[in-house]
Amino acid sequence: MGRKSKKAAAAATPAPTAAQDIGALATALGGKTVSMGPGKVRWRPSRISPRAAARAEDAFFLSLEEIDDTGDFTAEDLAADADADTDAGSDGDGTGPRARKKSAASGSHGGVTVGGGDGGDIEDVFGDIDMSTFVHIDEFVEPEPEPPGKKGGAVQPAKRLKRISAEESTPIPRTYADADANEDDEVHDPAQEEDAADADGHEAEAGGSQGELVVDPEILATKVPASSPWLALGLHARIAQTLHWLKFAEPTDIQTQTLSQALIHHRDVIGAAQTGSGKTLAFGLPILHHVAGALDSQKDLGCAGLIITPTRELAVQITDHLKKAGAAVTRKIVAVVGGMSAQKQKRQLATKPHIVDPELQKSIQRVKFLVIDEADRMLEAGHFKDLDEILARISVNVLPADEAAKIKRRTLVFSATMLEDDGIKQRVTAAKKKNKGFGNSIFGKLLEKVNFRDPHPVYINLTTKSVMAKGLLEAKIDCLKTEKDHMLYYVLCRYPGKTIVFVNSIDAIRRLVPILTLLKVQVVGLHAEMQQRQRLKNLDRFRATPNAVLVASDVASRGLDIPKVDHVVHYQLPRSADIYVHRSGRTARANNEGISVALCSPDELTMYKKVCHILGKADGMPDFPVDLSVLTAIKERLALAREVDLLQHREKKAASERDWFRKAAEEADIALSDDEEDGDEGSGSKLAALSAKDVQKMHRMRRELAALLARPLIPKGVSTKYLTSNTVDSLVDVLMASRDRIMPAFQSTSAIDDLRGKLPRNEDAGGAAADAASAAAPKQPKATKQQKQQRRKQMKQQAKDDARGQKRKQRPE
Ligand SMILES: Nc1ncnc2c1ncn2[C@@H]1O[C@H](COP(=O)(O)OP(=O)(O)OP(=O)(O)O)[C@@H](O)[C@H]1O
Repeated sequence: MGRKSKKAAAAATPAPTAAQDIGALATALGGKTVSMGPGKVRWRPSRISPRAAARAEDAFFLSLEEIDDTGDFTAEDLAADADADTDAGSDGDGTGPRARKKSAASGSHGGVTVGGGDGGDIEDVFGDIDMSTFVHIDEFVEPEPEPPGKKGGAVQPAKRLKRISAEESTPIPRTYADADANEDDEVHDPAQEEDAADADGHEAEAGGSQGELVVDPEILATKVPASSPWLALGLHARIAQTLHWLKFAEPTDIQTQTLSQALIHHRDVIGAAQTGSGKTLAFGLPILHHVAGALDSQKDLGCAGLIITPTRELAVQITDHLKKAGAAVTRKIVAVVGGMSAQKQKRQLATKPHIVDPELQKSIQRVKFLVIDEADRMLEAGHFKDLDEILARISVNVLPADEAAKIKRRTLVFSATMLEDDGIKQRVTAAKKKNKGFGNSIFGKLLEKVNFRDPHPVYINLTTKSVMAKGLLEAKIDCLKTEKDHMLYYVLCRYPGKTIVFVNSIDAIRRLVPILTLLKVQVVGLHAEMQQRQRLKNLDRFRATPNAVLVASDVASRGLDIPKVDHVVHYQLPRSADIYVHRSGRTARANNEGISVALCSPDELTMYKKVCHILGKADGMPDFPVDLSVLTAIKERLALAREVDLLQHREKKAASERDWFRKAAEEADIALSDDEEDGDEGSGSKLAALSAKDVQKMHRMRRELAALLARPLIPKGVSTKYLTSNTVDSLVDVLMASRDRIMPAFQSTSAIDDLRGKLPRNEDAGGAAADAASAAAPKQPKATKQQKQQRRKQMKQQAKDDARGQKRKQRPE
């Protein structure tokens, strides 16, 4: 049947039972009141159209987005709800079996009333409904913790249930847009329904043995050249087609080598390759290939692969990446991570996904592929304490021998930093020769723990020449500890671009983010103590905002693949060379260029030398060009921003402490004096608010800062005093035309160009490009002899102070 006639037929077909069922449920639930937690909520009928419901076949979408808090809750309400519910179960006006079942099962709960007075769960709400034909709830918006300063500290009832989408096992989405809508949004777009009808036409071609999977027509229309290197590696044709559709015309080196070992020779692989070199697909494609083959031959798959990653963000990212590459094979790839709804994850696991990316997930015993990503990190003492347990649980040794023999598990262990230091290569070779164990190093232990089935796992190491990505330029800025903020702000202003700033402590993130925000930098933070939801949200914001800055702890140093990160700044040097490699690897990914700048203070010199030594940088790193002439202006801004931040912080802290105090006093039935209530400064209370003088000061400084930020950063010696004078028309034009650029007095060269301009000519590494860039780069004003001497003196003094500080810390109290 042609596409048009199919559409016409679809339009003419009366809505199937699902639509009626929707009507039933909407009637049953619409306007119902349920108790959740200490309060009660009311939800509204579904706003879904019957047409959309018809399309959804045996699944349907019920939007519970808006749920009203209905205030107090009485026993009469309960009874009324129970009655109404029973009514809804009648077969009258379009009500169907689900509503009947719900009503019948509601029993003593009084219809949909669940959870009692102390904390219901959405699962309980739907516990009585036939879940097999119903929906699964994607996300239950948990109540935010009560903000300080709000009356009453008790946890409020959940007021919003966010999304409900089709059950995982129900029809595979018609299009990818549809798929995303299912996952991310409750709005059902008619345009998507049209797409859905289009995609229908291809279902038979694409579905294969899965029957249900509908592949994007664009993938199906993608031509794969007979000479495709993917096909030459024996990769399943549908995956090869998807990769060409993704514009991955050929595999990267690590992919070629891993696929040839894993697909052709069926070997276990230990792989090391530079950051951003495509390791995810190197270990992911063998799993997808296996899934595709099994589905073709209608084999029961179970859970095909388990990929263990050190961070939640990485698990989510790998899932997305493999979902894209496996779009023509399966969508049953799920991330199981901490900090998210355990219920949802349980439900997803119950759908028997083909691939799982857990952070800490247990009991997936019969996986065909086991992958340990960022393996060296996993091994770090005390970091991943559940790894042992997971490995023990999934070890085939715990299964009966005949079953264990059937599981021909492939094990793939990857990282960018399996540095030669570990002597892994020698150990694997030695083990090969003597058929011995892997020795006693940490790495050796991992290899033994992992229980490779292959007695001789293949070691692919593409980091022998350089562990750093090809397009990465590295540099350092020598500065005092107290100057790091200035240097950071200089880099951010002078070279706008997507930048990740790595710091060594969460406190540093908490300090830098508000200050940079006051300085109007588009900045977000990321660290392990943030709520998971906030972590993912901040990452999304960083991804979506041009020239955004992410200030992150090392939770972001490994694996994160954020396109177009221009710069990485090491605000502090990391504590080991491998972290330096991973941090720097967030830029210059997939053969792109990028720059990594380390801010290096005197107390970090030892670490700096160690990093250079391990990474074979005999000459150290080049100096990043900094024009010191703008430092005065930068210092002025930062000083103001810090003071404003300090006052703001004091004000906030005092307000939240006062609230806490007030609440505690209320609970203990203690009367507070007026002074204590108001937190008057004169009261001498620790909870004192800012004095009137301080408030005035804060406002004044905010205004000053705003005025400074409205002006461009001008190098010392360039005056803006006479900008309106006719005599400097051209300068005015330059400045005004580039009001958006913060440093108009500089040419807009990139950090890479400027650094290349400084680097000695290197014939092998794009010497001609460096020469050209050098010619184009602006001449940076040189520091005078006197300035240099003064700086050296300052740095020596700082080094002495730091050493003294260290000694003092080490002395026993
Ligand atoms: N064959 C390919 N052709 C083009 N781009 C590719 C190919 N394979 C992967 N990529 C892209 O390269 C980028 C980096 O891939 P990936 O995240 O797998 O790197 P990685 O080696 O795992 O890095 P890290 O060590 O930092 O974890 C991704 O954006 C991915 O889409």
